[in-house]
Amino acid sequence: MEGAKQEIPMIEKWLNQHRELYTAATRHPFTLSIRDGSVDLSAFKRWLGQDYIFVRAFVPFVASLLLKSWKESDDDSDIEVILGGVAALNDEISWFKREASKWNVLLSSIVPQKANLEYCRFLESLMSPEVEYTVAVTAFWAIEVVYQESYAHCLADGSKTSEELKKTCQRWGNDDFGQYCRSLQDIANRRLEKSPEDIISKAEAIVIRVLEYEVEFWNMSRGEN
Ligand SMILES: Cc1ncc(CN)c(N)n1
Repeated sequence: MEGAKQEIPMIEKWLNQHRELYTAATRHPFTLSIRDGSVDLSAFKRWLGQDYIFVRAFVPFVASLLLKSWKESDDDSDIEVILGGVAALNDEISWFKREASKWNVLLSSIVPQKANLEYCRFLESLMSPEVEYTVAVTAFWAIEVVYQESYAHCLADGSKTSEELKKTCQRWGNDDFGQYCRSLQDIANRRLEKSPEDIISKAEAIVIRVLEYEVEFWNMSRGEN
């Protein structure tokens, strides 16, 4: 339409403003080492065990998001997108158990490391009813997209990912998971567009925190903290 102002969606703006941090989370040396075939398998096993603990804590966060969506969303289809995330998590938990037994990782004896505990504590803070749906769904998008982008890159042109790790990368790097992340991004952008300044600032701060926690999580997997 002539003269109509085309606003850049909020998430795209943030991705430009925080490009360096986003790249640190989605092109981390840990996932880059999977992509170039040099990954240290003890680091991979550490990631596997720690991520299983994280994913278990992620389930109640997503449950709290479903509740917020049901109460606060202006669009019925949001809940279906989030429910798709619950289904993916259900598969993920079974996958972690199978994968752990394949790699001889004893899940029952994993002790959560500091970076993981802090990230799980942060997730718990987002479960509070005081955290608005817009803020929580934006956090959810950020958490999911880091894995999507990181693992899709391990499968993209020029990758030397070993056959035994390709399945792991496909779990988050597949096209359906990519589409699901775009749907979450659309929900977040739609909500942010209608939000007052204070909610927008809160959501931006949470996205930054998520990206920082994700970097710490990959660092921990490499045995760096
Ligand atoms: C730390 C972390 N971040 C994100 C995801 C993707 N659900 C995950 N499994 N673990």
